[in-house]
Amino acid sequence: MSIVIAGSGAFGTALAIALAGPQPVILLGRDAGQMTKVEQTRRHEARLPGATLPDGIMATANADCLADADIVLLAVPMQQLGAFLDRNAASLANKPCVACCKGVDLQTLSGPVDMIAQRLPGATPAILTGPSFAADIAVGLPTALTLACADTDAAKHLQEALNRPKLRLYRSADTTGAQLGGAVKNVIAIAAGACIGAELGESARAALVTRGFAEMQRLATALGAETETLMGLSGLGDLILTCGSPQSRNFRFGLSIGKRDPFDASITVEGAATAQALRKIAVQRGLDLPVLDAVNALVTGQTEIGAVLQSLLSRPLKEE
Ligand SMILES: NC(=O)c1ccc[n+]([C@@H]2O[C@H](COP(=O)([O-])OP(=O)(O)OC[C@H]3O[C@@H](n4cnc5c(N)ncnc54)[C@H](O)[C@@H]3O)[C@@H](O)[C@H]2O)c1
Ligand SMILES: O=P(O)(O)OC[C@H](O)CO
Repeated sequence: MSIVIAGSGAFGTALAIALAGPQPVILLGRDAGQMTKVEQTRRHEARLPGATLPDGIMATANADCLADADIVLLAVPMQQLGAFLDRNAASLANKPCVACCKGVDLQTLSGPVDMIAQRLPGATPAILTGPSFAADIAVGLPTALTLACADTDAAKHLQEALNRPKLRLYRSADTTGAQLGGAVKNVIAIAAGACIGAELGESARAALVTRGFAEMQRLATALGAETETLMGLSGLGDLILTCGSPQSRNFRFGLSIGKRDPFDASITVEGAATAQALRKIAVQRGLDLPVLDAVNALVTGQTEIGAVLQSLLSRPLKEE
């Protein structure tokens, strides 16, 4: 069984560390110099400082390895996924392709599973998602994730092939719910961070996250997701983790907005582009999503934190 993880960022590297052992794992990056260094030093200080790569991982920038893979995990950022799939379509054509990214593509308004299905009609699209910080996985802390795949037999096979003692996988057939939970929670985490950054308090954050969760359910069920999926690891579970921890980059990005501080643009913040994509979907579908809309307005610079707060608090009174 050959597993290739495409995308040698923090998450791809952490997954490689967790999965290597019973069989070798190939970690595929795009920078040949960096991958040679990772292969030789057994460390990836740029993306996952402090972690050591076990012997079972081979790091490479040679995408030829995709052709021989039995399972491909796609850990490139969401806005780069389409280009990666197009570039490697011939190698990926008939394989199980497991998205490990979270978001909605701004160009096509597709989530990662739908994007794999659209661009690789012969592949088996799946997603691995849920509450998981790369740094936790890399040091072997226990983590539970959702493995969603519409094909039941393929889902069982992937669950068995990717489950590990410290990486517990729960199976689901609801790829729509799994991909939307992971996408929306990042946007709500930006709102939660902004709330704390603007010193509005923990009570306000709890209210915002709860109302944001209602929006996640409204949006995702309108697009065909099952409510149970959103109540699970890929929805509520990841929302709790990301909105409550400064380890989250989306939360920290929100903090910087709330404090009116600059933020390092090189840091991956999936919720920023996804907020814009979700706004387009909401307009198309006529959905009322005030928290998600507010984050879109903030990240696109249409408004600032004080005005957002005023607008959220002055909405008409309604039933919960
Ligand atoms: N870091 C985490 O804790 C974590 C946990 C769960 C899920 N994720 C998800 O994993 C995905 C990747 O996040 P990350 O934390 O690894 O990001 P990262 O910023 O650490 O790394 C991103 C990696 O993608 C590579 N990349 C960028 N464009 C590429 C392209 N066109 N082709 C190939 N590679 C490309 C970069 O070189 C980099 O190695 C995101 O969708 C994120 O939401 C991250
Ligand atoms: O650092 P973030 O905000 O990208 O979150 C990482 C993971 O998605 C948490 O499950």
